[in-house]
Amino acid sequence: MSTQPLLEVRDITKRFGGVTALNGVSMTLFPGEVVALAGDNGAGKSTLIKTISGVYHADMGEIRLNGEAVKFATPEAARGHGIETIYQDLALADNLSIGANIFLGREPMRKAFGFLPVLDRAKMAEAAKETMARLDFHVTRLTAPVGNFSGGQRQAVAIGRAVYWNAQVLIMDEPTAALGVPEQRKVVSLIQTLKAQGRGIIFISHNLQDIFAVSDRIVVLRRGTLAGERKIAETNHDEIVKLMVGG
Ligand SMILES: Nc1ncnc2c1ncn2[C@@H]1O[C@H](COP(=O)(O)OP(=O)(O)OP(=O)(O)O)[C@@H](O)[C@H]1O
Repeated sequence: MSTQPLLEVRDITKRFGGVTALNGVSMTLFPGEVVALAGDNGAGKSTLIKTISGVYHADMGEIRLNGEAVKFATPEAARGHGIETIYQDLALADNLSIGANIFLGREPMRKAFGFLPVLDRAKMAEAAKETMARLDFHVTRLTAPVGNFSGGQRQAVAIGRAVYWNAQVLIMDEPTAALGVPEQRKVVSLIQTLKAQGRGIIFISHNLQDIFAVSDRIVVLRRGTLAGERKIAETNHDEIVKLMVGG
């Protein structure tokens, strides 16, 4: 594994009025690494991922990407630097195809009759085919609206969009929640594919089984502070639960 972290979060503090949601939290993420974020409700997991991805701005602390200090004014700025976040709602347009979802808001155009700008549907379809193949994810109906897909397939489309736009850091909020067991396995396998491609993955999960199946490390937050950090190979469920609840 590389010695330079892809992402470094140093001493981040974030307050909302009188509430300190994060208090001096630090973590690192290496290329090809999967780090799980765990913690009870209100521990600060969402605030941390939103601070990394430009939704919130830290009151104190620093974020470094490939060794350089970065400050993202907006989620778009974070995306421009290869940090893509996939929230639980997946932000897909159900009535559109995979290709159209990949390009949502950034549609490719071509000129018909040499001058008339029209949607480049061929490029969108080709991108959909290539991207899903890169994820080793086979969908038979590339042109079907994604609203017809299963939960796991929809998750794959959201991941595909991030991959198409060259995400180096993928942040996923509960990617396996609300999925049946076979679908959870597919998502776990997708995460393994992303890892093998050298991307860094941070994911929030309440499911310790999934965390242990897919992560290299686990970062546990408790009431806005770092309760502990463990390599998955050197810990177990009991220890993680104790870190989560404290005492
Ligand atoms: N926009 C906000 N305004 C005020 N307080 C907030 C805001 N967002 C989060 N908080 C507070 O910050 C703390 C951390 O919340 P956060 O949502 O980050 O926790 P979490 O670990 O993601 O919890 P959950 O598992 O329930 O999603 C909580 O006390 C929460 O009430």
